[in-house]
Amino acid sequence: MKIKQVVMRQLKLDLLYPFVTSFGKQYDREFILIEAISDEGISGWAECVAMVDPFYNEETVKTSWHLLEDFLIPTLLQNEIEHPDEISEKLFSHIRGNYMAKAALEGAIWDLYAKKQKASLASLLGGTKKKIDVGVSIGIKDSIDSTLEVIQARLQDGYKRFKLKIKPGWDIELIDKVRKAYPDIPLMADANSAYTLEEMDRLKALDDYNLMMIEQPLAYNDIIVHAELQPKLKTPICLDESIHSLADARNAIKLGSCKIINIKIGRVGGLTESRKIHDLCQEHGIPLWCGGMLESGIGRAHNIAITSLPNFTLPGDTAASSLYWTEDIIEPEVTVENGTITVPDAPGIGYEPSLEKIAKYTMYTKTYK
Ligand SMILES: O=C(O)CCC(=O)c1ccccc1C(=O)O
Ligand SMILES: [Mg+2]
Repeated sequence: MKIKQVVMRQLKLDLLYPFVTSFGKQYDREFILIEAISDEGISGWAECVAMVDPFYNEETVKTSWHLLEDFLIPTLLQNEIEHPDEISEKLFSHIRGNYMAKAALEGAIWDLYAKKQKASLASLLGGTKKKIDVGVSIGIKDSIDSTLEVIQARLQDGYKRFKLKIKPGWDIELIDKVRKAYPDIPLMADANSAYTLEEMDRLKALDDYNLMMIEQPLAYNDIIVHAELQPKLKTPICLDESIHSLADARNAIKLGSCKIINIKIGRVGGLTESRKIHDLCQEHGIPLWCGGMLESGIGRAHNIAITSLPNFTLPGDTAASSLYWTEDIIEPEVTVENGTITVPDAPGIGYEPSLEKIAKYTMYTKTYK
């Protein structure tokens, strides 16, 4: 497979509602869209999930652009590959870190490869599910009452799992009131590393509410502290920020740092690495779900494809396009019915990027040959 050219576009989409986490408030989503074009003129698409600020992880839109422009795209253009697995295993293996930048280019090649094979991306990755279960991630709100209103609306939409962002002070009372209002809903909390072991009392208090899991309570870069915490809680710990690779997943499982893992394709360097983590977790009885990074439809489509693998047994964060954007940049948009998304079987990502809508939200474009 020979790549003739790569187009990088920087887009900005306004969020319908600001998204607040323990690390900040976000009003819009700036991101890099990658289009890789083969010598026969087929386009593969993916998006880079790095944010403008280095608050979720260390990568940013600008660091990703730099890595893509100066290292990753030139390496890809100079080498011919037979299969997308070679990208992480050979082409990019000498470049450290920068997983979101690597995953973006690899993802575009996976879509292109699948389109060439006239197969869906989901099927080529080993996906078996025709429909995937989805949940929602609910940011920090001004009041508990407004959180309850959002839960009620999403419950009516059919979502299958409710994730609330928490931080010290926006935690025990919130979970208590939500549990009293909804004793049986599948409920979980995501701390985005807002706690330390000093706050054990708060974490212990959350242990009494039958949460499905608590996501990344402690430091983003410390699986040892999570291994200390997990045996002290009944609630399963799910790691997000701490897992960047197959090796990280293996270490976390060995140490007992978590009982569940959230896979984000960008955070682990791509679809090939995601599939390897999937297989390892399946062998060890560690359930998975697919996390979200406020993606446009293109990233959302990649998430749907990986979620079709059998060990993604828990509902993920890939909600409908209409919860994020006034209009999405793919056709059709991602829709949720009875809490499920139907995995498309059209070639590649299975949704058509709308060139017209993409142009409308593009701030900057550059082509590499
Ligand atoms: O709806 C989504 O895309 C997931 C939202 C979400 O929880 C999130 C959004 C941005 C950065 C980190 C996270 C997270 O899962 O920790
Ligand atoms: Mg998270």
